[in-house]
Amino acid sequence: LSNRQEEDLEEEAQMHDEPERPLKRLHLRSQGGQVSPLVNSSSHNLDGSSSERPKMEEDELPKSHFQQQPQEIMETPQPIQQTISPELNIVNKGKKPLLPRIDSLEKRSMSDRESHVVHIKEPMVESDIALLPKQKVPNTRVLIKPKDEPFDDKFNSDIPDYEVPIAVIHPDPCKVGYSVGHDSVKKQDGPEIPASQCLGEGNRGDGALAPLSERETNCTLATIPEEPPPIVEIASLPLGEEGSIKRIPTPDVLGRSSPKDTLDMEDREENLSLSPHSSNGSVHIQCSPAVAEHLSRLPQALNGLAGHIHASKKITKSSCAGSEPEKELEDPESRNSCSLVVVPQYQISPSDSMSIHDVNDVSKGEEKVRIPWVNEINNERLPPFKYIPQNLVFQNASVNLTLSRIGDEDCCLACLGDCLSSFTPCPCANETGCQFAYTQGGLLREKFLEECISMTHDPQRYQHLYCRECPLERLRNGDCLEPCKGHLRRKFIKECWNKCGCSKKCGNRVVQRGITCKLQVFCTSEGKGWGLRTLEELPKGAFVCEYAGEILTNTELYDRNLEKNKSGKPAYSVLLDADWGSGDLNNEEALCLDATFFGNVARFINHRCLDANLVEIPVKVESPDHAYYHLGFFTTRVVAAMEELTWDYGIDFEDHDQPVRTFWCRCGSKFCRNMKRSNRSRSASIAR
Ligand SMILES: C[S@@+](CC[C@H](N)C(=O)[O-])C[C@H]1O[C@@H](n2cnc3c(N)ncnc32)[C@H](O)[C@@H]1O
Repeated sequence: LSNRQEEDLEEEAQMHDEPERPLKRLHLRSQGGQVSPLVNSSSHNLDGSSSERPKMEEDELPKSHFQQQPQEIMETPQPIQQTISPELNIVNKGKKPLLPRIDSLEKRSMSDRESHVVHIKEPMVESDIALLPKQKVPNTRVLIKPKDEPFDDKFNSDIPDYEVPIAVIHPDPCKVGYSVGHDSVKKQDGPEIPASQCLGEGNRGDGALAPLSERETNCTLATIPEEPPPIVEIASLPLGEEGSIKRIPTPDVLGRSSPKDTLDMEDREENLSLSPHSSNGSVHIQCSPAVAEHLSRLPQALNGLAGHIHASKKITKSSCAGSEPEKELEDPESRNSCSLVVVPQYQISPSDSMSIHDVNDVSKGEEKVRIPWVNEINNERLPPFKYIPQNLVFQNASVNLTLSRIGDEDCCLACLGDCLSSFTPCPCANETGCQFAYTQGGLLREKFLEECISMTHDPQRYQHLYCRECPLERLRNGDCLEPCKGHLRRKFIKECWNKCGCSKKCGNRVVQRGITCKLQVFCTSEGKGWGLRTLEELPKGAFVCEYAGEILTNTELYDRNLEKNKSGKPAYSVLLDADWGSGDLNNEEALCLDATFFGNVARFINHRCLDANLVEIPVKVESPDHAYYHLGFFTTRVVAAMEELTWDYGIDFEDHDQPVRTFWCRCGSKFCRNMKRSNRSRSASIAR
């Protein structure tokens, strides 16, 4: 056996042994035998490692493959070899990127750049009162104006109604490990509803955090709102063991319950509920001592509430029925009564809060449409992260979004109404060859889409840009700077924006309007973890979502990944390197997106080798250059309702020169690049 074969066998064995791990490192496929990065918008890994992309046979090409010769320059320029004195800027600041918090004041000076972007300060682990981005932070601004105007064209105007998702199927409660999130209870005055409604981060029930001052108020007992929602959901409680915690209505609902309902409740051995509404910023937790004890035994990492529950003595049937709740609360220690315990909200750590996801809408109202999540496979719940619909600057990224930077050639001051319907395309179509990227139906123009798909299928055929001093190499190689491996020169979409004269309903504003199709986050059955699927049929060329996350410099991402690699944490990052080779970039200008802590629904899109049904396309919205851009996902073909949405990460499974190991691909594609490795390993074992 060759060394390589042995390596493969070893690796395969290891990967099979390992439990499912989140993305460690997404890699760009190689460009002309060169490197391939992370989930990369064009070509590179942070370590600049490289690999060969599998060549497809012509007759194997997926349907959507662009068969014509691309119009782009096909030559791949030779990297400029030069002696470079490396500018070292690798500073691992000992970050602990677990729980990001916002701190608007401690950001870098804004004097040199005016940015319409919220800045997020370094993640913090220590504080239980770390702030989350929904809080009002002085001097911070949102990147893009809220999408407040509905678009009324044929495709996009289909704003889904806010109904309970049809695909939420609750596992059989009799099965072992039945979780809190899948219970359901009878509403006093309504039909049965899923019990997985969520306790928002704040206790106001509208998803907004209470002001800090409110949250820091000392908790007082017995403040029960008049009309709390009857059912709430508790932070992640992966109760693998005797996990039979079930939820009950909040105390006041119990108070209104019929004796029969009450008895039903009492029949349950262990109950627990949270009341998300209170006037003093507290969370009311009701549980039996057994539950409380069980929770308190769980490690904090598993049980976000363990540290916050204080069980009092015993539950009596009458008090659980809410006969005299106020009286009971006056002195909970002094009687054998229901242990209604009040936990100030500030005692719920940000990680608890980030792990609470509304089963009906993972975006918590941040998107125009609700995005439900469902797990029909096991008891796992969504991992903790904070949903953001648009990118936010983490700290050092230089993102300059001032109006003054947008010249007349980059906007359409003279336009009115819908640019797409004007006879002569306005300057906003210049980026796409004087033809708009979108059709009047709100889809991508076929030819433009096919070119983008072809670029991701066969990047070697397209032009690459080479940095004189590649930001990736600067980080990766320190003193010994290697030549840039090249960055695929991407095709951009340019949308109309604030300086344009057209209407907000202009057809050249698609990505900035956000998600309009019906999506669902679900647990995949193939062992890929969570995934994203569409609940409705999508036409070819439809915009699905953009990849939203924290905008990091690639130095910041590199530092984070060092930490992650040590801790084995997943990485959800993409490089915005579509323009990296066109000039000399300093470290603040080499940007990436990281959706690990703050991200949108795109963080759930799984990888599929080659014939994925989504393609990522760089989109310029508010920035005239290509240094910062959005990454939009569009369908490569018609996608049926309930089909999983996938994207080719550009991972090179052959690349062993990576700081972190990639995952074992279960994409199921006949073009799977990982399968080839697997086949090779099998033949090696036969030879043995
Ligand atoms: C960006 S995340 C996608 C969402 C992820 N499945 C989750 O549960 O959060 C990337 C991670 O998903 C998993 N994944 C994505 N595509 C996969 C595939 N084709 N096969 C196996 N795992 C995959 C890997 O663990 C990868 O690290």
